[in-house]
Amino acid sequence: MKVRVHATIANFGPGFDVFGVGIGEPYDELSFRESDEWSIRVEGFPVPADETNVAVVAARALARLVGEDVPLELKLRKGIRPGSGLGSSGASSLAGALAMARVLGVEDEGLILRAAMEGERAASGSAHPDNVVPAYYGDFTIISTPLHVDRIPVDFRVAVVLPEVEVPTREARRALPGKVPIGDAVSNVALAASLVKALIEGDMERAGMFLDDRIALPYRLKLMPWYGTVRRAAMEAGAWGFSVSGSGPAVFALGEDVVQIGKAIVEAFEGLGISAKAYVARAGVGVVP
Ligand SMILES: Nc1ncnc2c1ncn2[C@@H]1O[C@H](COP(=O)(O)OP(=O)(O)OP(=O)(O)O)[C@@H](O)[C@H]1O
Ligand SMILES: N[C@@H](CCO)C(=O)O
Repeated sequence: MKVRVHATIANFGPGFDVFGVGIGEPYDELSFRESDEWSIRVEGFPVPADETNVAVVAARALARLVGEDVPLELKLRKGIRPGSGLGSSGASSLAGALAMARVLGVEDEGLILRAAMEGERAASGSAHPDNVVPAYYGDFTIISTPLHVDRIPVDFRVAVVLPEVEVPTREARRALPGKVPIGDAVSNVALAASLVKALIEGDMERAGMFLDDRIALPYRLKLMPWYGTVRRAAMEAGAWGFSVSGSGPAVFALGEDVVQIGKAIVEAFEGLGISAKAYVARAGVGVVP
């Protein structure tokens, strides 16, 4: 048996730890079957092939939540680069939780998502839900605590560019301040509210106007010194809006011609001596059909 879990764009501009959306590529694939003992093999991008792999962590977490202990033999095709900002650890975590759910016949979405978030905690030190939840539903998701999910079905194309540099989520979270100025918090509320309205109306050009963020990104720019140059290139190529995906370094842009915008972003990275790969991804893709 096999599950496929796609990448996600978390934060989506002003929605730090709250907004996210599933995108069609890249993705992880996890093959699984019951066994006498735990094992995992990994192909593709290198991640630990042992019990610290977040797919194993999340699968075990689900078994524990329902009071079972069934070892699995797992094979992970790791298609989402770790440290990418594309929800790499979230995708593997959700895949592990889903594999165990299929084996044990668990259908409770809340339990599956809780187990997947344990994988996120193991990877980044924080059980943030804004990768695993959109990876599951695909939709644009709005998450409040304790876990409550609002979903906006979306279907749009987005330019996603992944540069050959790493920004570990753990480090990007350490860069955040304990408090933010009230004016910045107010700006983010306004941006987030207007973004949600534009998404509900399906007006992506307008959505692009509200992708700024005043509460997380400014503090992380020291980890992404190329940000201004790359953003300028995207906007000059006709982007309606641009931001960092999750904690970076992947970036994304909305626009009419996302192929051209993706090329312009790659060229801007290359101009700085950083190779990069562009994906033209479909937003709105998740595990749930
Ligand atoms: N199956 C796995 N997939 C990805 N990372 C894993 C996996 N198993 C363990 N890890 C570890 O988790 C860390 C990757 O976590 P990190 O949160 O930085 O990456 P990420 O998930 O790509 O980031 P983001 O959530 O911003 O997309 C690495 O140390 C990696 O070795
Ligand atoms: N919301 C998380 C996403 C990590 O991919 C963060 O920005 O740290």
